[in-house]
Amino acid sequence: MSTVDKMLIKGIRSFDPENKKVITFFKPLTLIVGPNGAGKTTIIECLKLSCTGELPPNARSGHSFIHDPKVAGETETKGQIKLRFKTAAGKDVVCIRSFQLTQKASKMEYKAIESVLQTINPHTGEKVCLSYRCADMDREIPALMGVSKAILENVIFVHQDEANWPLQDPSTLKKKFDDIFSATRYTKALEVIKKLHKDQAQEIKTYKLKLENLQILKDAAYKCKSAILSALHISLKLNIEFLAG
Ligand SMILES: Nc1ncnc2c1ncn2[C@@H]1O[C@H](COP(=O)(O)OP(=O)(O)OP(=O)(O)O)[C@@H](O)[C@H]1O
Repeated sequence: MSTVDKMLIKGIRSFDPENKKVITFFKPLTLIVGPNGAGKTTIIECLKLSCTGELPPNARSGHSFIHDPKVAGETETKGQIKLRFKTAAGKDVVCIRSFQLTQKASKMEYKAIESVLQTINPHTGEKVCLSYRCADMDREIPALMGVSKAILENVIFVHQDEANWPLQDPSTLKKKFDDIFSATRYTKALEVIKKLHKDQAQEIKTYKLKLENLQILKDAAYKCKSAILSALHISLKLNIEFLAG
């Protein structure tokens, strides 16, 4: 089973960009308690973003997720989340995601600047860093954890603003359930099987028609053969009579 061991946060929401905060997760349970605005939701948001690459629903495309440069009295703030977890296979892996929020002349600019996976080479004990495109990393981490992205997003690290998704409209609900149970793959497989079945039924129909045609030709060939044989028979008989007579 995959477990989350530690998380470092800096420069995210109210977390200071200059002072890193490290949260250690205990087994089998960690309770997060604190007054309103202390950062409990931010911790869950960081866990979800680290594992799936998904920003929180209220993050305005990342702009309000990174510590506000105006609050820090700067023109630019850098945010970083480092998550140390054990993969389903028991390997220690660190996932690092870094971001930047810059105050431009008329607007803020949000950028995801780096995503790195760090593993430890079991033979040499050396750290191995693999730099990833965000999209690849978002696929790689759920695979290492042995949990689908849909379950991480909608069940394990579900955001408090989205916790009522089971009460949403039927089509959204169906899509969520399809994602969670990977039903889309089965639906696609069923579609492929149905198409194969249809194609093969069409092929059988064509072969049946060909068989009927061949049967007609075979009957005609037999008829020709017996006509030729009886003609030969008559001509042989006439020849014998002629020779005898
Ligand atoms: N972009 C930002 N820059 C600086 N601070 C921010 C930013 N976005 C949110 N905050 C602050 O971060 C805090 C958010 O905390 P969070 O929602 O994680 O707290 P919480 O412990 O979950 O609170 P609650 O118990 O009310 O749900 C708030 O104090 C908010 O003002």
